[in-house]
Amino acid sequence: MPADLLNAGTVRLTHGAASADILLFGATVLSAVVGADKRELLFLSRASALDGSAAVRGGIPVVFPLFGELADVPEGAVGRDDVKDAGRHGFARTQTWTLERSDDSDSSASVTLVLDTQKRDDVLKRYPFPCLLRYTVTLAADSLSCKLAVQNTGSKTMHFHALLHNYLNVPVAGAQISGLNSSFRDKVSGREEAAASGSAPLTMDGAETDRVYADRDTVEARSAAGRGVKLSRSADGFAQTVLWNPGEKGAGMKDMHKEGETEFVCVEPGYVAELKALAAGEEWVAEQTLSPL
Ligand SMILES: O=P(O)(O)OC[C@H]1O[C@@H](O)[C@H](O)[C@@H](O)[C@@H]1O
Repeated sequence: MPADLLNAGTVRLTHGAASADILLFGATVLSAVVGADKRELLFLSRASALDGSAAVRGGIPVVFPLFGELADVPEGAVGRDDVKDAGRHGFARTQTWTLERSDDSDSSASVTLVLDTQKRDDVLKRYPFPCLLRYTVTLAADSLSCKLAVQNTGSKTMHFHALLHNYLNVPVAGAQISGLNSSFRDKVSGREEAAASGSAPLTMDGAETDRVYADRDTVEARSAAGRGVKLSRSADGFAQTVLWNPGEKGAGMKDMHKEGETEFVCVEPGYVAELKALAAGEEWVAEQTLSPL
């Protein structure tokens, strides 16, 4: 079977030797093992709750309709009021999604999960804009793709951020990140930083890093040992890239196993520089593909 319901809460996709686990809670991809050498692309904290009591620390949480905190959105920004009660990183990562369908072909296996907020009174109280989120995860021999579609099923324009919070299985010390060459907003210092000259890879040093880049093309993250993960995009929706690692703050995170923060780099495609406006009846689509390097 290409898609098995392992228990009430987790779907396992398999395609040849490749496999991926997706938790219905948050539609969180927990694991993606691909390639001839069966490489795990994702980091998952061993201290993370997986029982629906909290967002998962690792894998690929889905961030929607607010990235970060309301305080990160400038006063007066268009659509700010729409997301005022959405909560940190929004509700999508803490709602249980519904399994809609699974598909199998010669080249891949996929599963589609949906979250229909019209059916969630608790969500509508926090974000009074009925919408249908459809998330398709496709596993191929050498890649994992995640496609997020947001359909405005209400009668007024809605505003949102959306982001896939990839915890890449790339040890942070000495990791080289290429493809992030634009200006960026540094959330640690609160400053806007100019683009670096040239296109040399950025080297991570393990210090806290939290940056929103304007880059929207392919990004590669390689460990000091040279292996890593490539992130590419095939639909237009994701217009920025976030680079995050908590550095020493990781030690204070209850859901992080000891020194877990040294084992990953988050490279997150998103639409987060402003709130996306989506008119009634319209759909917005974004897609990423992760593959081993
Ligand atoms: O701890 P959370 O809510 O999962 O957020 C983790 C991080 O997620 C990143 O995407 C943000 O840029 C950071 O600011 C944030 O700290």
